[in-house]
Formats: sequence, C-alpha cells, structure tokens
Amino acid sequence: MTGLTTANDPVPTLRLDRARRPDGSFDPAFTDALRDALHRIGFLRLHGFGVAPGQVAELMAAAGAFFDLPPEQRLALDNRESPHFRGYTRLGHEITAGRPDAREQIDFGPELPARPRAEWDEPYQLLEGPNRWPDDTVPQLRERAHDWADLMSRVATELTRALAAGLGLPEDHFDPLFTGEPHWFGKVIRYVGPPAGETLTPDAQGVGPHADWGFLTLLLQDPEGPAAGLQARPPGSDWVDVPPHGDSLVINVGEMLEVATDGYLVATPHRVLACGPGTTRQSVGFFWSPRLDARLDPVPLPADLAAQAPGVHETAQNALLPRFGDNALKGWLRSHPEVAIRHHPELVRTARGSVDAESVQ
Ligand SMILES: O=C(O)CCC(=O)C(=O)O
Ligand SMILES: [Fe+2]
Repeated sequence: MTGLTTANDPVPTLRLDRARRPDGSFDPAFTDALRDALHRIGFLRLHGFGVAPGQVAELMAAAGAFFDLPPEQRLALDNRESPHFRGYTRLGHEITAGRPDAREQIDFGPELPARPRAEWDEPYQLLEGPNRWPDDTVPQLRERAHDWADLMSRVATELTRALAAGLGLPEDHFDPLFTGEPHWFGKVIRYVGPPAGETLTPDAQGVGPHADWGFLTLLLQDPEGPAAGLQARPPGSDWVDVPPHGDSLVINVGEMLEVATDGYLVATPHRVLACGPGTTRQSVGFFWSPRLDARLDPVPLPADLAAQAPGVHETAQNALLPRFGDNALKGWLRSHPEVAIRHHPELVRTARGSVDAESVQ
C-alpha cells in the first residue's frame, strides 16, 4: 500500500512500517511516495505508525470526558490566564481567517518553566511555559495527551528523516533543527454544532481556511466521529474531503517545510466544516516544529526537484518568517487575540498581518 489514490480520494495512503528495508535503509518506494504526496497534494494518510491497541479510544475518551465537564470546570484551565497560550479556549474564541471557529480546545506543548520576561533574548521565548491540565477533574488526560505527543514525536522524527532521503539529502539533514527543545505543540479539539433543532448560520466554520505554521502536522481524527469535516485544497484543485480512516493519521506540510523547500513541498490550505445541529467532532492535532531559534534556510534540492519549486506562497495577511519562533509567534498572536492583548500588548502590532487590536475588548 504505497502512495495509493483514487479519483475521488486524491489523498495518498502510506504505511510507516514499510518505510525501511530489512537492512535498516529507507525504501525508495516509500520515500518517493512520501515526497510526491507532499509535493502534489501536501496531504497524506499514514497507517502502521505504532499506535498501541486502545490508545486512540482512550485518548478520545479522556478528551470527551473533559469537554463534557460543566463550563466552569473547563474554564479553570482558561488560556487567557496563560501568557504562553496554554490551556483551554472556549467555543468561538479562536480566530481563523478573521472569523471565530466553532470549536473548543486545549493547547499544550513541551512542559518547560516560564522564562522571566527580563531574560528574553527574543519575544518568541514567551511561548515557553507550563501547560494547564484538568488534574482535579480528568487526571488521565495529561498522561494520555503526553503519551500521544511522545508517539507523535517519534513518528514525526522518522517521517522527517524519510522526507530528507526522498529529497535526495542525507537522512539526518534536518536533525539539527530539532535537537535540544523542539517546540512541538498539541491541540485536543472538540467541534460543536448549534443545539439540536437550530440551523447553522451560513458563515459558520469549524476552523476557517488556513495553513499550519509548523514543519509537519500529524492529525488524529476521531474514528468514531462524523465522516465529514476536514477538507483540503491541494494546488490546482477544489476543496476535497479528508475523512477519518480508522486509527490513521493525516499528515500535512507546514509553512516551515514550504519555506525550507522553496515551495516544492506545499503547506496546503485546509479547513473544517462546522458541525451540524446537535453534533460534535473530536480531533487531536500534533504540530511537529523545530527549536524556536531554528532558521529554515533553503535546502539544496536536486536540479529536477528545484525546477518544480515555485517559491513560497505569501499573502498580504500572511508572511512566512524563516526563523521558526517568529513564525510561531505570528500564528499565536493572530489566533488568540485575547491572550495577546491581555499579556503582550506591546507585541500585537509587530506581528505582520495578524491582529486588529481595535476589534478586541
Ligand atoms: O481538526 C481538524 O481536523 C483539523 C484542525 C486543524 O487544521 C488545525 O487545528 O490546524
Ligand atoms: Fe490546520
């Protein structure tokens, strides 16, 4: 099962347990299919990545138990109290493409002590700090989420090496970007439709069209959840559905990888449709990202691939910043204006195309 697609489903499927040959070297059939999928579509589905039996169901159950708590218990983790953008965002308080998203979530990352402001060399160091977990109410969520992040870090490391090999580079080419403290982050998400019996407003969005600003995204959609939701818009294509397939992951290219490959790999725009009345959908995103101080300099691509690299796609609203910490800060300030204005008012105006300070109370 290497790089299979059908006309109705352009998103290829790969198995990570077929990536290497018995002698430990990467199998070009895998690395070519990986590179090709992330070049043409920017998305793929991954099976065979070492998930333990029951791991997905237990993670989803813990997430569901949290989201079913009364609002005041969820708000005990309010991310507006975290200068590091960690914790719980209420329904409708994250902004994508300028509009509120019909989802709630817990954002988490590497568990590190906060750095005092006086010690910052760069503003992006505010992104380091403690997570906020519901240890009093759903204590199992912290462990399940961090176990998931550990597995995803291993999968992402292997995918990153396979991708380097597929690009004609030594497999450890990208390793230096991630040594030390790679600044991955995770997102435990629930999309919430309007109450049963009401209708969706025409402009409702689960999450609006966007590209991810990390290196690679590894997304888990609840296999028991609704089939419709995630959609991607590959180059030259209309929106296509990317439904869940069992315990598989959806892998997509982040802006940092588009920057490093001068657009040969594409950070494909995607969105999630709003849930219908009386329904919900859960997912867990894992955003594999370099150290905050890592610079994504262009990689030396073989001539045939370089000839297919159109450059990065920047817009007036979205600059792609080659130092990862700068790109990450841009994303957080834009998505969470309430946190930005409460804790970092001096930074809000410096993030290109991000936050309209006047519109937020
Ligand atoms: O929940 C999903 O299916 C996708 C979420 C997403 O694209 C994101 O959080 O960046
Ligand atoms: Fe995304």
